[in-house]
Amino acid sequence: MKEILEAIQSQDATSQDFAALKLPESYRGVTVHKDETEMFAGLETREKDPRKSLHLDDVPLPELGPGEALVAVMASSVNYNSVWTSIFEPLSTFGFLERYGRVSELTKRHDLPYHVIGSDLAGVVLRTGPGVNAWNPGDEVVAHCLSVELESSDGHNDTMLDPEQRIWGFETNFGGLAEIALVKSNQLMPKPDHLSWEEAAAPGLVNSTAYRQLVSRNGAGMKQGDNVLIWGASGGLGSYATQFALAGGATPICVVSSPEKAEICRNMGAEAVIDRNAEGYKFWKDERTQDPKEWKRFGKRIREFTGGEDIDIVFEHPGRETFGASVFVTRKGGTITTCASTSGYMHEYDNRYLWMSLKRIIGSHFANYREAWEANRLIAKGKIHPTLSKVYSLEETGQAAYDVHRNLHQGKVGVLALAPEEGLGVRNHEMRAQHLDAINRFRNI
Ligand SMILES: C/C=C/C(=O)SCCNC(=O)CCNC(=O)[C@H](O)C(C)(C)COP(=O)(O)OP(=O)(O)OC[C@H]1O[C@@H](n2cnc3c(N)ncnc32)[C@H](O)[C@@H]1OP(=O)(O)O
Ligand SMILES: NC(=O)C1=CN([C@@H]2O[C@H](COP(=O)(O)OP(=O)(O)OC[C@H]3O[C@@H](n4cnc5c(N)ncnc54)[C@H](OP(=O)(O)O)[C@@H]3O)[C@@H](O)[C@H]2O)C=CC1
Repeated sequence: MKEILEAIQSQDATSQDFAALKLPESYRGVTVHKDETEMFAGLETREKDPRKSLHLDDVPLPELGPGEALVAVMASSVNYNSVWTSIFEPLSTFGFLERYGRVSELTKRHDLPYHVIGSDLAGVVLRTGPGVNAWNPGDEVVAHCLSVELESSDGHNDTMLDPEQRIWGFETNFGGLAEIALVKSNQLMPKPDHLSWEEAAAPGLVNSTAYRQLVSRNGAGMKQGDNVLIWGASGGLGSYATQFALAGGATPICVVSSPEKAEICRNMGAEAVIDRNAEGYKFWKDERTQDPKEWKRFGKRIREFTGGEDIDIVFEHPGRETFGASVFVTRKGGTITTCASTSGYMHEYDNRYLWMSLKRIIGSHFANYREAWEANRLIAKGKIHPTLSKVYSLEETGQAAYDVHRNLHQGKVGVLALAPEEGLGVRNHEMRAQHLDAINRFRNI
């Protein structure tokens, strides 16, 4: 591993030098263990502690297959899917690995008693498998997390529709929270060269997801002038949705839960910011009963910002807690686009407001190959910026996931893997200087 890191840091090692590097037999990766999936049985979701279930283990290097690449991971980031994995909700991810293991001889490798997790990385290609021509050892890359087989025509127009669609590092093994990761070469994209390793690793999953959900025609197809209601606007997904709204000429109406988070949204350029805590919205009277009066109070508050207009697009992900309000505040013919249900997946809303006002609900999940590429391109061009707030070491990933689980974080939380310190990996200093304030907007808040 030392030689790999030296080659990466030397900056003059050639592709041949990288190809000649001896690969280690094992590497360190953040794992959950199959024999611990019941460790939190009987506990409330909130009480399940990722620090107890996430381990840093030495695991054997997987065999490299056709169309695949082994990547030295310099940095990764924590996503909420890693939180779900660590608390074994809504399902243990070992069921996903077992199912994937049944697909072919090659996929059997993934079905192990441990799961190396993580769905983002920035790093350097070490080896490529047969049939990989576009990428070479030594290439500096990021990886998106869409894993597909594409043997069925169902996914040939939109790769997210492949029946064998999986999220790498969540529904497959050998993820990015590790010193080395195994990916399909189609997941690889050029690392934005004005960013450090940890900055480059931060946007991937959430940026791509927000791009499809909000901008792409497969999602809400946002246009100039749209009023976009963004829940958790300073969080992982929301911090990118806010940037897409602003960059695309729409008006974000940002919802957050503290003055610090409101300030972050204003720093991004948003003018309409609602602190849901300060304004005390209680959409549920009790566990079973919603309060339409509160939906209306929320809608009135939105109208104050918009000069009386209602919402064209709701960027939904909190789920049960907010979905009734989201459907209500959407304008006639508007769209509620949802990719998650953090607060509960059994949603309840008043359907009269949906059908009578011809609203649409769109389900969205990650991004297809092309959308992920386009989202990364916007980062590389400095049109959209990473929202990295805090960086942890691989050993501290449990704490990093705990912070995200408890909503103690801002934007994205990074993790250094092989990178010995923050700030390394920047190749285009001139471009970086142009965007430095925006890149650092979320740091140390
Ligand atoms: C990029 C980052 C993303 C995120 O962070 S997303 C947030 C984290 N992710 C999640 O929380 C999602 C976790 N996943 C799940 O909860 C589950 O993954 C799903 C609920 C999505 C699916 O559950 P499952 O058990 O995998 O699938 P089934 O469809 O419930 O059950 C499969 C069986 O049901 C049969 N079936 C499916 N559709 C139909 C139908 N229309 N009519 C009749 N049967 C159907 C199948 O054939 C199969 O059957 P047979 O078990 O016998 O093989
Ligand atoms: N399907 C897909 O492809 C993807 C799905 N996801 C899912 O989306 C969800 C959010 O992910 P991510 O943005 O990274 O997570 P974060 O925790 O970084 O951000 C979510 C934000 O949502 C807000 N929020 C949380 N709970 C509630 C609630 N009950 N009511 C209102 N607002 C709430 C919080 O902001 P505040 O407190 O400031 O209001 C929080 O910061 C997760 O469930 C994740 O699994 C994520 C990426 C891809």
